[in-house]
Amino acid sequence: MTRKEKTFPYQLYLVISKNDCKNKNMLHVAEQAILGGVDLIQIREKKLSYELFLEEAARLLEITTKYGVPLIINDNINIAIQLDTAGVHVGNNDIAPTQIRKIWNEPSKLIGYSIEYMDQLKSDDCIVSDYLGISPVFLTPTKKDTVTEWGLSGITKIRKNTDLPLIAIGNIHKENIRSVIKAGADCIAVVSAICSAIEPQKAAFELKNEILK
Ligand SMILES: Cc1ncc(COP(=O)(O)OP(=O)(O)O)c(N)n1
Ligand SMILES: Cc1nc(C(=O)O)sc1CCOP(=O)(O)O
Ligand SMILES: [Mg+2]
Repeated sequence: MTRKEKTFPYQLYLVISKNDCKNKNMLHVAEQAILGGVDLIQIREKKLSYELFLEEAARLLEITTKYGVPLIINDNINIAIQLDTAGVHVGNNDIAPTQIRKIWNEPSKLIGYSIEYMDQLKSDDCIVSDYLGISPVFLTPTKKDTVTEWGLSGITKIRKNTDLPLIAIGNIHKENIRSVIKAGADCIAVVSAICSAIEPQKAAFELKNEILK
């Protein structure tokens, strides 16, 4: 399967971890988010051991499978392979997309790749990826080790230089989501706007409605 044969019909992307859900149950938040309109989920656990990450991802996979929502694993290609998830998301400090294609020989699997520098757009890693994360659109307390705050003008600039689906991430919420879509993003990824919401289902529904306006 070539990238051209793959579609990317996802518009609202939840990136989730136990920690980001604070006192709420992560699996419940994920299920509520799906019911509210999230159509792609990434599990991102930066501090768990392999075994605990695997266990948590397996539980989440049961829920995402029930609803037909693809699950993406952050960083850890071995967990993605072991659980046969829909794909993996990596950045500049992780295993490169070209390497992933060599060890995970399943063309249908989705690879997401974070863009922190314009030069990356010319790389083979982009060629083998299925979507690009605009990393970040706005500075966010959820992830502080970022390089370039792209802003809305950055989205437009990246849009002009690639046909790949663009996922905007970083401090996106109900009030600014429309402007991010207008600037050229295909899909919006959020952590806090859903994980920190009192009612995650309602929050997801409102975000999705803004995207579809
Ligand atoms: C959709 C999406 N975009 C960007 C990122 C960031 O990935 P990365 O740069 O590898 O940073 P960490 O998430 O590993 O801290 C992402 N996870 N998802
Ligand atoms: C997981 C992640 N990656 C980012 C990047 O810039 O690559 S920003 C981020 C966290 C986004 O969280 P929130 O929606 O709470 O701002
Ligand atoms: Mg990473």
